[in-house]
Amino acid sequence: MPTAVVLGGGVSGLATAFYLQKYGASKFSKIILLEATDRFGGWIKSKRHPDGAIFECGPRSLRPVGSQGKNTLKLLSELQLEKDILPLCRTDPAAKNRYLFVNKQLHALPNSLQGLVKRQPFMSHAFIWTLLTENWKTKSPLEDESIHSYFSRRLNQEMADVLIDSICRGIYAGDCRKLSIKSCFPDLFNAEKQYGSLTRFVLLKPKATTQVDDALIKKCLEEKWTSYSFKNGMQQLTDALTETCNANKVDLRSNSSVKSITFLDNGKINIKCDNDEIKADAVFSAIFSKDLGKLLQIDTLKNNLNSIPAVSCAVINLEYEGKLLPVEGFGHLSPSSENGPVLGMIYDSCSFPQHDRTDVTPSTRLTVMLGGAWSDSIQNIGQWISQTDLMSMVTEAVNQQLQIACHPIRSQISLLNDCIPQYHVGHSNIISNLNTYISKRQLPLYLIGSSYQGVSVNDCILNAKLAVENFLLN
Ligand SMILES: Cc1cc2nc3c(=O)[nH]c(=O)nc-3n(C[C@H](O)[C@H](O)[C@H](O)COP(=O)(O)OP(=O)(O)OC[C@H]3O[C@@H](n4cnc5c(N)ncnc54)[C@H](O)[C@@H]3O)c2cc1C
Ligand SMILES: C=Cc1c2[nH]c(c1C)Cc1[nH]c(c(CCC(=O)O)c1C)Cc1[nH]c(c(C)c1CCC(=O)O)Cc1[nH]c(c(C)c1C=C)C2
Repeated sequence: MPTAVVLGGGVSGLATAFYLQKYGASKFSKIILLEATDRFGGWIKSKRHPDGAIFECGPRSLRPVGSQGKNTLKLLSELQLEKDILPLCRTDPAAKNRYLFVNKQLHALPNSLQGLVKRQPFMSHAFIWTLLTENWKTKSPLEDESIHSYFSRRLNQEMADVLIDSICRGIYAGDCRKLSIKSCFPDLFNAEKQYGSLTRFVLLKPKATTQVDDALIKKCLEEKWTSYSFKNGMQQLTDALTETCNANKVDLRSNSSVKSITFLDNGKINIKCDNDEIKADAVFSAIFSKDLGKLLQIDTLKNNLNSIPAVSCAVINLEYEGKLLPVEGFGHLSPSSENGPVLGMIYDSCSFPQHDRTDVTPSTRLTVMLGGAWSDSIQNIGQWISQTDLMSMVTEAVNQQLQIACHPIRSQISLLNDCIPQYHVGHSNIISNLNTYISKRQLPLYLIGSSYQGVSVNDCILNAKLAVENFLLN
């Protein structure tokens, strides 16, 4: 009676279970998903208040771009979520406008040719000048380098210090001086290797022919979506996956923390949980790499899994009485040179006003994100700073950065430990060591989740699908 076990009930684990029941049901008589906590969804968590307001504790939007983005749209069609999508289209202010908080001031990032030609007050040259000279920069022979080093070479150090530094904080909550260009932005790394410059890559790369075999992808292209959420927030996606898996007899077990995994000589795998022991034929691990490292006894796997770090963040949702945002846009980021604890702020009410409370006067929802590569552990924040002091620090930052001086009417603090894995320079070697060990010994172990090949929700879903396809091919 072949059994597949999925470790972890975040979006990666749920998507794996979904694809296993969809494509692999004939290979397994049992598909079990083990989740340590009492809920499914992992970092995806949307808190809905009785008055309709939604606070996102983790991710708040998805991008419909690239093969990953298209794959998620297909999944949404399969889950019949089309009608619940809240798209942001190219001309919406929240899609067009992003800001940097630099030198104690908010600055709009250029979003037009005019903006590229005009010199920004926080840069010594207009963006267009840097972009035009990029084509003549020499190509690097390095096998990998930091994102900061790559952009210092290809653009200039100032761009790397301010713009690229901020973007890396807004995706990885990470330090671009440590993050790997090869693993974090593989398309840009390959573009230089293949075309010699980013300019030539943009001008010469063959135009991707999008195969539009899905009505939702067609709609997204026609309406020019740039990102989207759902009527009930991001958790609607993981709730729909959970429901579909339940309806298709996947055995979803919450409060089931896995304690050890042993590969037996007969090809089976012994999985010990709190109060249970399971014999499995294949294991799909969708938990953080270090958490998997703790469960295994094989040193090569343990050492490589343990060498992928992650950073912690504090996410503070705030709601204010009235419409108070001084600008319209997605939000702003601060470069690490600002030296403050704030990574950035998201103007939730501007992106998704549908998530504002509905039954009373207008309000403004904001999210402040803190920590990342600049704090050892957010749990330590809980030790050295009280929640009251943390709130004072955050409301002070909102006052300084957005001139919102009044007190929030509602707030929520989420301390997310080890929530974003960091792909440091050399990450690709770790991945290759893990893959080589697993394939040489033909271990029935599949590594998915945000620790390996992409941290976005789209990456997590596509990697889950590829792992299931890979398993079915063998
Ligand atoms: C603040 C924040 C903002 C983000 N914003 C965006 C965004 O806007 N867009 C975007 O695309 N992405 C965003 N991301 C990234 C994205 O949310 C995550 O990378 C993704 O949700 C990770 O999903 P996962 O299933 O791989 O891991 P997780 O969500 O970490 O799920 C792993 C699960 O495994 C369980 N588990 C752990 N150990 C065990 C064990 N021993 N036994 C059983 N279960 C175990 C955990 O309890 C957890 O539920 C954001 C992330 C954060 C933290
Ligand atoms: C703690 C700070 C974080 C903020 N967002 C994330 C973290 C860790 C995580 C995150 N944000 C995005 C992605 C997905 C990337 C993808 O490939 O789809 C992830 C994992 C989207 C995103 N958000 C911002 C940017 C520049 C991006 C990249 C793609 C895009 O241009 O849409 C901006 C942004 N993120 C944060 C803030 C405060 C912010 C402000 C403008 C927080």
